[in-house]
Amino acid sequence: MDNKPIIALDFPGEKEVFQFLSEFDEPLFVKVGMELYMQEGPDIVRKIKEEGHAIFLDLKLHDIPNTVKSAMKGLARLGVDLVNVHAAGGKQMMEAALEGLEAGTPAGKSRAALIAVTQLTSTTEEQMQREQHIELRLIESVLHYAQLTKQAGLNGVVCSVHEARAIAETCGEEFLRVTPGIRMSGGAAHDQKRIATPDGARRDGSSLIVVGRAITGAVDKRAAYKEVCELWEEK
Ligand SMILES: O=c1ccn([C@@H]2O[C@H](COP(=O)(O)O)[C@@H](O)[C@H]2O)c(=O)[nH]1
Repeated sequence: MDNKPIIALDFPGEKEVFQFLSEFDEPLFVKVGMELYMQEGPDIVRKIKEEGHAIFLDLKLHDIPNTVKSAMKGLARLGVDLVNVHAAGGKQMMEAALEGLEAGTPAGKSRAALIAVTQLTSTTEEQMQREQHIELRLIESVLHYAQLTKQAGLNGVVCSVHEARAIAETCGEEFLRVTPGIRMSGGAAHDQKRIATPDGARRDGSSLIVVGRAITGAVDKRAAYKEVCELWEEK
């Protein structure tokens, strides 16, 4: 899989998306999340794909196994590169998601990689313990979900950079660590709690980084993307 930074297209609609994409003249790896998908539906995925961009469809499915299996079967037909569920839905749900994805992938096409969200990057350890009643350290909860995800046969997890190295050591280097919560040094965290810079992500074991507002909110979006790429790819 392409390891370009994944740009989160958190825009209200198609017009804003294509205005943003028109500033770039190369194929990108982009993320379509709930905000955009809820407004524009599956057509937005097809249109972005037609322009040659790789797509992470970030809908974070979380429901009973049968429902997630059916939904994943439908999403598989969109031909995206990466999709996800919430690991909190359980092993059986994740296995069902994988079955649906495999069943829905058209013959001759490769199936999307499937990953599971561990603990959202907007969650702190204190919040997790108090609100989810999980009496563990946050790293233990994330590692538990990563192991469960691996047992279910998925390709990796969404986690923060802070847990990426430990997951690679526990689940293997091939098991994807996709990390949102990326900020430039000194940049506003907004609602994110477990953040890191692109170069920090590279050093600390991320497989892929997801960057939204640090690029989409910049005055010069192309320059912001280039800077993220340079920090992420620096050897
Ligand atoms: O744990 C998670 C899972 C998903 N996200 C998504 O990533 C982007 C991050 O956007 P920024 O503007 O760079 O904060 C956003 O679309 C989230 O839905 C996440 O942040 N954390």
